[in-house]
Amino acid sequence: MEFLDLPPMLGAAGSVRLPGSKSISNRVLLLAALAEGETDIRDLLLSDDVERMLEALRALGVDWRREGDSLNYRVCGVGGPFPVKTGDLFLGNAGTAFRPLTAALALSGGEYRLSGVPRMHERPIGDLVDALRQLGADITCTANEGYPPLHLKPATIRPGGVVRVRGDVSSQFLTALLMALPLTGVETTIEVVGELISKPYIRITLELMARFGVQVGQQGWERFVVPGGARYRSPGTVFVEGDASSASYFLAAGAIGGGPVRVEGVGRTSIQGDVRFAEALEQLGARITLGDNWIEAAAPAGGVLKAFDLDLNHIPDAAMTLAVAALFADGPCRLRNIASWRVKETDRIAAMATELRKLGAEVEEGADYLVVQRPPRLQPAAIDTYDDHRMAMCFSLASLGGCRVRINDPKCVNKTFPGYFEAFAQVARPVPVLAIDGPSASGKGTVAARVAETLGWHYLDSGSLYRLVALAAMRAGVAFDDEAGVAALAAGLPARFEGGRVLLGEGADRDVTDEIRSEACSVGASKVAVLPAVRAALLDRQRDYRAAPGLVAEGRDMGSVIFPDAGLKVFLTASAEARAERRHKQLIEKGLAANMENLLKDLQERDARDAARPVAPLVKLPDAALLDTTQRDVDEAVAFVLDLVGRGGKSSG
Ligand SMILES: Nc1ncnc2c1ncn2[C@@H]1O[C@H](COP(=O)(O)OP(=O)(O)O)[C@@H](O)[C@H]1O
Ligand SMILES: Nc1ccn([C@H]2C[C@H](O)[C@@H](COP(=O)(O)OP(=O)(O)O)O2)c(=O)n1
Repeated sequence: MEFLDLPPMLGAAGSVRLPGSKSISNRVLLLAALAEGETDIRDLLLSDDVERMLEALRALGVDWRREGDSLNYRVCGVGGPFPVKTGDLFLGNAGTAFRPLTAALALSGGEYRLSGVPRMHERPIGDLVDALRQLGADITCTANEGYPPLHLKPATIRPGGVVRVRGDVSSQFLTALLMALPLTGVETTIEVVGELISKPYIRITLELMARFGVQVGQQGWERFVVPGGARYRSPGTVFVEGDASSASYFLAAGAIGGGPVRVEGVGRTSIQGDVRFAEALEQLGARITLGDNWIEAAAPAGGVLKAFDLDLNHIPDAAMTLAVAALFADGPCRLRNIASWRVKETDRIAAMATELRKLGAEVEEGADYLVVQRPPRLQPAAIDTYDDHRMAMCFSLASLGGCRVRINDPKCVNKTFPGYFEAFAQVARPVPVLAIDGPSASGKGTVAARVAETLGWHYLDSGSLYRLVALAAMRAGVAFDDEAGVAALAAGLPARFEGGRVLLGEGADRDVTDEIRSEACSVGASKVAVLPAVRAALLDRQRDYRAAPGLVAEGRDMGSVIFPDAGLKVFLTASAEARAERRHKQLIEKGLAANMENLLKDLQERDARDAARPVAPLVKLPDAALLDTTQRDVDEAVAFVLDLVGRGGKSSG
């Protein structure tokens, strides 16, 4: 499966231009298609769900075109029911296309088949089908009663009177009826049965219908009257607001990661209910500022979000973001009245609970609620996304908790926000890594340790891990070429770094600080390092060294394999003779036996093995700054690297 690894983040700040709202895009497309006249739609969302709607409209005889590569579309309305009277429409997992098209087609007097991805066939539509049948529509659920796929046949529609529709499973059923009923030309009253959920989405529907010339009468949230003789008329140009649900991830990033983070495209004047996510964040202590067309969020003055207990029925989609924000709150957080999560792209209550637990949270899951209690420290996790765009986007925020997060199947964001991870990278600041790679005795350890101390960053001497594995193998009597045996040792390596000492195991011989520097360990390290299973076993252990405020990591593959996204990379080298001389001096000073001739030979053999091995060979990367220390002393080398850090990784020449 494809995945995306997000590094631990230091914080988030900056600004993001939001893609168009999915809810508005698909509603406006349908209204423009049914209307008289041409509609210019600006800033339409480009995503899978909108593609499904555009394809369906074209198949139904609606002429539309895109202006070049822009986000501007012109739709030629058909001024009534769809002209094409037969069709077989595939609508993916797009609820905002499936439900309204079902209603509009049921009243269009043709024969249509509507289907989607397997998950779409598990999402209920029975309440809408029941309502349309009251009007005389002939609809068959071809697999399971109450679920897609659907087969619609021509039928005598008996409009007028009262149609009853349930409002407590999905508000999209009411939206679909409201948008389709003007096709009948007869005044019809809709009565909502059960407590209407997600009311703000109905407000979007009514607002957009009004822009297209149809004013719906409203008595509370129980009765809606679609007037007789109503016809949709193009308002000319419609601007699609930025997606307020998509805004939630960035606003939460600002609230968790310091901020401020600004989203552009929604604001005070938005018609989308999810802008009220900002109010929810404010209740968590975040500092929110609103403009007409932007919203900004920053962390609470005290830095930490407050625990919450909120009814989130009015913002079901954005509420998912709060479930992940709960990982950053100062106590247990309760999300209430979210039963509709169970019939979305996936069972979002179950999915959220499962994935939050992977990060170490304690989660209580109810029929319509979640309680989330953060762990003392988030633990790195691979997050499954269940083909649900919002799962992927929400969990990117966990990387602000200082731990690595792997997002499986990241492309599921294409449903509503194809550029999500690029936008996230625009505001989230990874914990910086300075990767220093180079051959033996080039000075990596000396330079890296000094630079780390000066910067106050963490330090990873990756070579010592391979040396420890070699020593553990020798002690356990495992041959250096026994890949599985050595890898098993590497996976459970009982090594610790304490107060400048290197410890292996618990025995009397546990202090191995000097022993791992012996030539036997040097040669052994270079031999076990060629084994792919050994390298794989040490991968996560090395990545876990990346922590705020930064990491200096030295070895052979720091820049190429372990931290390929490091913003600072150095290739440190010196002539083989200079390096052999340094190593000789080093060993003698430590009171260890050394022979210059053997050292040079060993070093050249090791250079060759490290550079020629098929996995993670030592190479000078194109984006690494070259530092040859044959003619430079340690101070000069350290100064060179610090200067590079000061320039943000750009070599001066
Ligand atoms: N630029 C340099 N000039 C002279 N000696 C150096 C230089 N860099 C490192 N040394 C010395 O060389 C020896 C090997 O350096 P070390 O940092 O252990 O290399 P590596 O980690 O690349 O194997 C140490 O004794 C160190 O003090
Ligand atoms: N990131 C790394 C670090 C070290 N190794 C291997 C290659 C080296 O021969 C051994 C020992 O590395 P170390 O950096 O301690 O060796 P030197 O001090 O440079 O001689 O481990 C590696 O394959 N990948």
